[in-house]
Amino acid sequence: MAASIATVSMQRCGAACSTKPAGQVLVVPALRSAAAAFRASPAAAARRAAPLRAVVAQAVAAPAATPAATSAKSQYELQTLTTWLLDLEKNAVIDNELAAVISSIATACKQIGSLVNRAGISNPHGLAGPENGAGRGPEEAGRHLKRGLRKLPAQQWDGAGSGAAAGLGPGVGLAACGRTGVIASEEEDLPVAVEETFSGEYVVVFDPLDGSSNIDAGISVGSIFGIYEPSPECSIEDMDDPEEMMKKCVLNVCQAGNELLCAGYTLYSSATILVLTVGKGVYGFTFDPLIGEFILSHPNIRIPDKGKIYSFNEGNYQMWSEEQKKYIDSLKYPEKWGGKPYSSRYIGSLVGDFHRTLLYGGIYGYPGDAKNTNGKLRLLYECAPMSMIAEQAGGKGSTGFQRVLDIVPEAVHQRVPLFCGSKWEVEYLESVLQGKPEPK
Ligand SMILES: O=C(COP(=O)(O)O)[C@@H](O)[C@H](O)[C@H](O)COP(=O)(O)O
Repeated sequence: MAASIATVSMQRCGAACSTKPAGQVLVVPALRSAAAAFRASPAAAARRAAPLRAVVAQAVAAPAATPAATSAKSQYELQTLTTWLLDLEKNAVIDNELAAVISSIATACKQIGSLVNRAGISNPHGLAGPENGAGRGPEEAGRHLKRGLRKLPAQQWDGAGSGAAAGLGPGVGLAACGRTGVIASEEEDLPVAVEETFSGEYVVVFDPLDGSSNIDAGISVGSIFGIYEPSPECSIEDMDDPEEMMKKCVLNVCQAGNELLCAGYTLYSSATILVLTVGKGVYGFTFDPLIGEFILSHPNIRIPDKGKIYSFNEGNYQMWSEEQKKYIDSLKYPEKWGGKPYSSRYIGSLVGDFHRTLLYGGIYGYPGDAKNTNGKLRLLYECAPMSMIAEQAGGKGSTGFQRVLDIVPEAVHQRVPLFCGSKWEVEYLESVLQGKPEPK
């Protein structure tokens, strides 16, 4: 972390030191042409010089900023993810172990973002892959995340990101935090225990590349993650029996969302945006490729209480329950909503649909239907992290009948219906599904 702060400081100094005082650049050529004009016609030149004198006076009093000077100034006011995490540590909101895990995930997301941005160039078949719909995108993204969370022994290290060149010794990954005990990915059948850790045994769950079927069309995709403390009765240290160890890993992972220490996602879109919560509000950081840092761009995000956008896959309408159909139908009657019905927006990429809902308000939903009674989204990797973020921003995350964060998973890939977004909108949906009066 210290290294990245030093890098930013040097860039700031570089920009500021190479900038000439702006006034000279603007005013000197103008003075020259004024002097030439005075020589040709002193009276007319004096009249024309009046506004010029004002310009000169202004420039001397406060030199106008060149673009370089402006960016040097605004960089001093920026907060990076690194400094934000350091502030949280200083104020005892999180400890440095958790900060290290978050920082490693952020680094992996930078790598995934670059993979997504280059998808059409570096891989002619696209990240969705020629083999199957799921493709190699999620696999590669998952590899970056796992690499960031583990500390692999030298012989297992594949060289990428190795710290050997930086004098840290072989096998020490620059981005590898080594604070993780158990990792569970949406792309893998079972959670895995991490062979070696420096310290800390955090349990990290993630969906490495959600919405990956959209990649080849250049549509937004994202990574979603959650961080838990290990379950107290499930230590996996010094366990020789692999079967027993696997059971303990599963128990460590199957924790209710209300136990999450941190939840977040990274959206890979027109910008790469990391949104996260450690239980004290929701913060968004936009990746600045010029300095390679996530910059705090959305402090303390609050989801509007109401919003006129719904985001559902209405192609499933015929398979929905009567109550679910009634709810969606009700959004389309202009007279019920003051003359204008709700707008429908659906990307089919949870992170993009959720991010829009978080910023603009409204509701995102993936209900159960006749074919998939619990919907399509996974509790651990999608519904719980998104619900924590929604709640921390003042919204809600519900199955329609239950708070998502209260559900203790019974299986690592359990699915639940998800409705999340603005508080009033989720409560209105619950009222229709449960046959109760509308919220106030
Ligand atoms: O699961 C998702 C995408 O799946 P994918 O990674 O593309 O296989 C979510 O991001 C979507 O929001 C949603 O589940 C899409 O489901 P459909 O609308 O395609 O059924």
